[in-house]
Amino acid sequence: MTLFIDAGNTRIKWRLKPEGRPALEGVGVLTDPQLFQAFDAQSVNRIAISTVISEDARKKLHQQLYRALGVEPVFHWTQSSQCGVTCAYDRPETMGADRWHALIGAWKQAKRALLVVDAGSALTVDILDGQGMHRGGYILPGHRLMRESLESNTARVRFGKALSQDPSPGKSTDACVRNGLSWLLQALSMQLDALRRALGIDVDAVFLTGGDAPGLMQLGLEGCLRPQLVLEGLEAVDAEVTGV
Ligand SMILES: Nc1ncnc2c1ncn2[C@@H]1O[C@H](COP(=O)(O)OP(=O)(O)O)[C@@H](O)[C@H]1O
Ligand SMILES: CC(C)(COP(=O)(O)O)[C@@H](O)C(=O)NCCC(=O)O
Ligand SMILES: [K+]
Repeated sequence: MTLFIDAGNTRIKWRLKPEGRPALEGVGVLTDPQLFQAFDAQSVNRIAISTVISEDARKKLHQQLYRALGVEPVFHWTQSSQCGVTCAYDRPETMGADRWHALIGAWKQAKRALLVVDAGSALTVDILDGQGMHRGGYILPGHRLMRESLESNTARVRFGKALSQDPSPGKSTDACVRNGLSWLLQALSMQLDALRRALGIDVDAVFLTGGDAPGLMQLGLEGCLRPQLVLEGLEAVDAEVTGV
């Protein structure tokens, strides 16, 4: 069976699909030596990967998988056109494979104009029209990166980790930062809603994925939560390539 892997900047998401049995899924970090023990060495005969990690980290992942499972992994990258979706970039190979595979996962299901919001380490938004043409997107720092950049570039801005649901003006450093992020993310939700309406996209065609997606939904972002959207697209791409 095939092992599908989405290796992001923070976490690795994986899915195994045994024939006739429910899929096995998991989330981990690349530095965890236990990670690869979760995969059954006997039965994995193909490994398909979507990744945006550095070239060094990618080579290490390749080695670790080969050692653990004896299978050479196949890496899938952004193409100019694949599975009915056409990339807007002049240089498709420079667009993150996770964004591309998430778009394909969403297109496979919706087959109409849609938005993908991936709230991972970075937060990305991508637009597809009703013909599967990518109309471009946005890349923003994610919630954790915004907090970390404040913390590491200021001396006196110190605050707690918990996500605030309160967008009102703060009256302490902690509240100013935490409520400020909540205010900003609420504004993002409003922008996305305006974009969706302007493009005539209904809520069912807004696909939300990434570790911070549930938090964004609590702040008012509307859409369908699909935690494994990148893996769904990766599976479609791999099936097209192998002809299965
Ligand atoms: N248990 C968790 N471990 C790590 N990050 C988490 C966790 N729960 C939520 N997050 C949030 O999810 C983000 C990572 O989301 P993920 O989709 O896995 O990112 P990536 O694809 O970049 O690896 C983190 O930056 C953090 O804000
Ligand atoms: C924008 C991203 C960092 C998002 O990945 P993530 O943070 O979710 O792991 C990734 O898609 C990436 O490295 N993209 C390359 C640049 C681009 O897409 O144009
Ligand atoms: K991602």
